[in-house]
Amino acid sequence: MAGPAFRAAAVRVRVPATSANLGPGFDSFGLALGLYDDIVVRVADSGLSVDIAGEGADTLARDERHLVVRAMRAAFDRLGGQPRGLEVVCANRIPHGRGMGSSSAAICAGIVAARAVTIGGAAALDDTALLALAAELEGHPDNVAACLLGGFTVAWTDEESAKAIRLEPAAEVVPVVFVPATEVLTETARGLLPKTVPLADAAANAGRSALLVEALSRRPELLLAATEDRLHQDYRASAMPDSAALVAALRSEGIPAVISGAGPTVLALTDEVGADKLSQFAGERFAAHRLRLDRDGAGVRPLDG
Ligand SMILES: Nc1ncnc2c1ncn2[C@@H]1O[C@H](COP(=O)(O)OP(=O)(O)OP(=O)(O)O)[C@@H](O)[C@H]1O
Ligand SMILES: N[C@@H](CCO)C(=O)O
Repeated sequence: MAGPAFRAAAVRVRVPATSANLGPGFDSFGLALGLYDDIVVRVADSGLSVDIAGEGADTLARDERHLVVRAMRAAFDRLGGQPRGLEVVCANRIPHGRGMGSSSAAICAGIVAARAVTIGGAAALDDTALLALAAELEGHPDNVAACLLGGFTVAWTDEESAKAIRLEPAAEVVPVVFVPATEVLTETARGLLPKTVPLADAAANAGRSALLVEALSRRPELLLAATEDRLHQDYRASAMPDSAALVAALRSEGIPAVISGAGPTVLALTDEVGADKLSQFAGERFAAHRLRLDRDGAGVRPLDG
C-alpha cells in the first residue's frame, strides 16, 4: 500500500513550556506557560538535517536521536509512512532538565509538525490519538496535556491511553518561575520516589488536588492550601536542596509555591501585585521570571509570525 503524501511547504509549530504536578497532582495536573519553543519542518527529497538555536544548541544530537525527530518518526509511523527526507529547524527557549516541560514540548512539537506536513494528517491522527501518542513517548501525561491544550489541564490514563481535560485558569493568576543553573533530569528525580506511600499522605493529596481544581479556576485565595504535597516533593528534596528551601521560604510567607514538574525550578502562583515582590527571593542561585499563562497550547503558526 502506498504511504501518505506530504506537503511541499514548510510548517512552523509553536509549543509552550509547562509546569506539571502543581504540588498535589503528581502526574496529573499541568499548567501551560508563556515561554515557547518553535520548530520549522519541511519534507525534503532525502536525508535528515537538524538545525538548533538556543537551549541545547551545544549539546543535542543533530541526527535520529534528536527528540523532535524521534517524535516525528513515531507520528509518521502512525500516519502511514515516513517521508523520504526531513529538514528540522529548532528555536529553543525552554530550559532543559529544569522541570519546565522541555521534553514534552519537543515531543509535542514533533508530533504536531508531522501531522501538519502530512496530507490528511488531521483525520489520520486526531487530537485524542495525538495526546495518547505524546503521553506514550513522554511516559506520563501531565506535561504533554498542558502543552497540547494550553491552560490548566487534568490528565489521567485508562486501560487504553492517556486522556485529558482543559480548564480555564483564573485570570488573576500570575506564574513566576525561579530557574536554577543546574539540571535535574526527570529520570533521576523519578528514581527517588518510593514504590508505595502511606495512606494518610495519599488521602491528603487527594483532598488538596480536588481543592486545587477550584482554587486555580476560580478561587486563587485558596492556592496556598491547595498546593500542599506529600507524595513527591519531600522525597526529591535531596536532589534539589536549594529548591526545597526556596519552596519552604516562599510558603512561609504565604506565597503558594511548588517544585515545578520534576524540578529543580520552583513555581510560585501569585498575582500582579505579588509578582513584582518575588524577585527578592531569587538570591544568587535562581533566575526569577514572571511569565504569562498560555491559553492556546501547541499549534501551527504562520512561518513569519
Ligand atoms: N527541544 C528539545 N530538543 C531535543 N531534545 C530535547 C529538547 N528538550 C528536551 N530535550 C531532551 O529532554 C531532556 C530533558 O528532559 P527531562 O524530562 O529530563 O526534563 P524536562 O522535560 O525539562 O523537565 P520536566 O519533565 O520535569 O518538566 C534533555 O536533556 C534532552 O535530552
Ligand atoms: N509528573 C512528572 C513531571 C515531570 O516530567 C514528575 O514529577 O516526574
